[in-house]
Amino acid sequence: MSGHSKDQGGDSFLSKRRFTRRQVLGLAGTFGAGAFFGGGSVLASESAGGQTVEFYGRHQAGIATPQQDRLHFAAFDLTASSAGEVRDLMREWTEAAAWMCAGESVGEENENAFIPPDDTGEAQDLTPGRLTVTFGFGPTLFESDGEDRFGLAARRPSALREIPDLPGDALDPDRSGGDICVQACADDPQVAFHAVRNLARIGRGRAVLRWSQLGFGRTSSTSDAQATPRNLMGFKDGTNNLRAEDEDLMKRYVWVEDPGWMRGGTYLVARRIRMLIEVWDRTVLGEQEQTIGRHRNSGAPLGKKDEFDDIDLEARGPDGLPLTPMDSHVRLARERLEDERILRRGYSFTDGIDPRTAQLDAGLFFICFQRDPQRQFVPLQRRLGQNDRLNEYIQHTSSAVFACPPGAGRGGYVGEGLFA
Ligand SMILES: C=CC1=C(C)c2cc3[nH]c(cc4nc(cc5[nH]c(cc1n2)c(C)c5CCC(=O)O)C(CCC(=O)O)=C4C)c(C)c3C=C
Ligand SMILES: [Fe+2]
Repeated sequence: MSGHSKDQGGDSFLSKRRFTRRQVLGLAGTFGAGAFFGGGSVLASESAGGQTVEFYGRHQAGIATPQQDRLHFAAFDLTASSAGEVRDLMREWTEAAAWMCAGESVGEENENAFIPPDDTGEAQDLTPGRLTVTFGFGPTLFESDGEDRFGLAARRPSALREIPDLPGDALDPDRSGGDICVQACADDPQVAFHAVRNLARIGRGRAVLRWSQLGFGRTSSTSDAQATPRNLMGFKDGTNNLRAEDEDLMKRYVWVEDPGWMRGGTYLVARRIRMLIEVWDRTVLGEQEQTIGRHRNSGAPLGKKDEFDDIDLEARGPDGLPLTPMDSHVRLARERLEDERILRRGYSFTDGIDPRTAQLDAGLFFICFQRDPQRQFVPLQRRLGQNDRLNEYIQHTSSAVFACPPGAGRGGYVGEGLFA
């Protein structure tokens, strides 16, 4: 990453910077022509070198973008005292995020030995790593403990409601909720970390970190071009996910179409799901496959050969029992598929060991996007929480929901419709 010096003339968006990480590394790519507002698919907005994803556009990047390998997710609480301060913060965050996604440093290049540098520096010399930064607003931005903190309560979209208590929840409140979320995804963990760190620095005095989660190893495919990855249980995860290329399904299930400031946006639900890995590892393969409802090696439906073979939920084995057990994860997850489809975009995580048991504290940081969590995620997870055989091996330990506004156009900022 490179910066620009304070003594450089010119205030224009590009003239300030001398060079970029893309150029330093010989990866200079052109931004896709369709990247700007209204133009083409998100896939088309990747740079020719494949190292940058356009920040500006009709939708925020990091949702339909082919999923990167690493995640740094952060939830902030606001300490700002007025809507104006929050609006200014979103302006500054937007500009900084756009620069970082383009492989640029944040702020002015600093050659003054007596003040701290603007950019924290750890992404210097790294490629942009397809960084995307996605912002979301939590229900508490609009109302917290019955208080309309910023005069925004009347502007809360009806789909943005706290996720209710769900069966089997073992949530840690210190790792749940938040006024604003930042989802930073990149192929390099240090690039994703750098993004969150610099936004936190810019937000000082107005926003404090409430909780954060690192993730590695994507657990979904969000594009036809991507192979299906495996989660920490060893199973292919994301086979029947929504794909960005399927614009009709994305319209139907992901992007908000109603008029208002959320048009072109979506809703993010995050759940930290701990896997009881030691128990799973002692479970025989047949039981693991009956639990998920697919074969482990191929990812195929039970009784089938290929990962993408159709699932026949009516099929029965020689014993007369359903081939895909009634309490298997996949059967329950697709019971009301027509109404409840979601775009899954999760990551594996490990946070060391649980000191009480010396067992691995690892699992799936589940992230999904949808038009309405109350109609999609909530009924789906309620059913899974009640009946899923997988519940013997997992525990939901944190929960959060955020309204992700549409993308910003150049010169604008994320969430400007809310503050207009
Ligand atoms: C509320 C939604 C879901 C949660 C939470 C969830 C957790 C979870 N899932 C796996 C592993 C797999 N899930 C698979 C499919 C699948 N899962 C959900 C939803 C939730 N999963 C859906 C909607 C689907 C698709 C169902 C379908 O249409 O067939 C699969 C199979 C492969 C695939 O299609 O992705 C696996 C494997 C784990 C381990 C987990 C919690 C830790
Ligand atoms: Fe699942």
